[in-house]
Amino acid sequence: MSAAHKGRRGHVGVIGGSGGMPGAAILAATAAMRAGAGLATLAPGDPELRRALIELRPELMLATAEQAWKIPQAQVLVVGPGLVNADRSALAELNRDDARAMVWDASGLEHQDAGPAAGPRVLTPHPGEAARMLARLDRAGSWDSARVQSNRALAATRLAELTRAIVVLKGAGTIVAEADGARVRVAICTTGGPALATAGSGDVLAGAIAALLARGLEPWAAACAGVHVHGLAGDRSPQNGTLALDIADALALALDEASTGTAWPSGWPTQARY
Ligand SMILES: NC(=O)C1=CN([C@@H]2O[C@H](COP(=O)(O)OP(=O)(O)OC[C@H]3O[C@@H](n4cnc5c(N)ncnc54)[C@H](OP(=O)(O)O)[C@@H]3O)[C@@H](O)[C@H]2O)[C@@H](O)CC1
Ligand SMILES: Nc1ncnc2c1ncn2[C@@H]1O[C@H](COP(=O)(O)OP(=O)(O)O)[C@@H](O)[C@H]1O
Repeated sequence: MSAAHKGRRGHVGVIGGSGGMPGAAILAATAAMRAGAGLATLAPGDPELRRALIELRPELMLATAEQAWKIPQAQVLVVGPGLVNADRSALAELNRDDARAMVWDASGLEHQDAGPAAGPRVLTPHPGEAARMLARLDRAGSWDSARVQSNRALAATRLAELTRAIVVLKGAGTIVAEADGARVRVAICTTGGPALATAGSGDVLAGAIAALLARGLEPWAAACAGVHVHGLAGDRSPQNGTLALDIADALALALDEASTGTAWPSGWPTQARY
């Protein structure tokens, strides 16, 4: 009999969901639980929102205002979905000094500098965000989203070199890239399609990758597997009218499907589909 209990399935904290975009953080936290994290904590500042959130998703836990920029009880953080009015120095400190694994997404990416950071980082930019990061960090080239899209593998690898993070460049054929000294790895996702093109779908991906990190996958495997199951969840959903929350809900079965017959997580994911 499995000895799993919620405390052994990992705890994901989500920093974001402020200023009119609470949904982004709720989606990331829900996706983390659907991808198998045992616990998920959010830190919404607004008291009305805290009340509403508990009615909507009683599974989620709430951090106090003092814990908001750190969520110390979590093992892995998602930083950025729906994040506005960020505390810049708190985020810089988090990145520089905190050794926990983290997924940085959306507005959080504006606060990522050239690496290395204190611990494993997975960055999940869409092409617009990747172009903005490259324009800021790459002194050797001028970047815009057309250039990113015209050579996606190069853009992802360059961003990985600059930040020393694993970079997930989203969009059709999502690319995962790592550039660690002389070793460069690039993977291209073969799952996912237009069902994923819906508001908040990227927030769901960030939560899924964080859950796999919290469950003990290495960062590269967590990034590849998270992208794969997120795409699979989209493939198993209606191609029109799917909502981001539907994709989050579909993650649980997608994970079962992707891991069937293997000793998950140690024997999974295979790299066969990348
Ligand atoms: N319910 C909620 O609370 C939700 C909250 N959300 C939160 O909103 C915040 C802002 O995030 P955002 O992505 O909407 O705005 P932004 O970074 O300015 O990007 C737009 C620019 O990028 C480009 N671009 C994008 N995708 C591209 C692609 N595949 N391929 C190519 N280009 C692409 C696009 O270029 P265009 O195609 O228009 O030329 C455009 O210029 C963020 O914190 C997020 O978490 C959302 O998650 C939604 C649900
Ligand atoms: N046509 C498509 N084919 C495959 N994946 C897609 C497609 N359109 C969007 N996606 C995926 O949907 C997600 C959208 O994320 P993002 O652009 O951050 O949106 P949001 O900010 O609304 O969450 C990414 O994982 C992206 O790869």
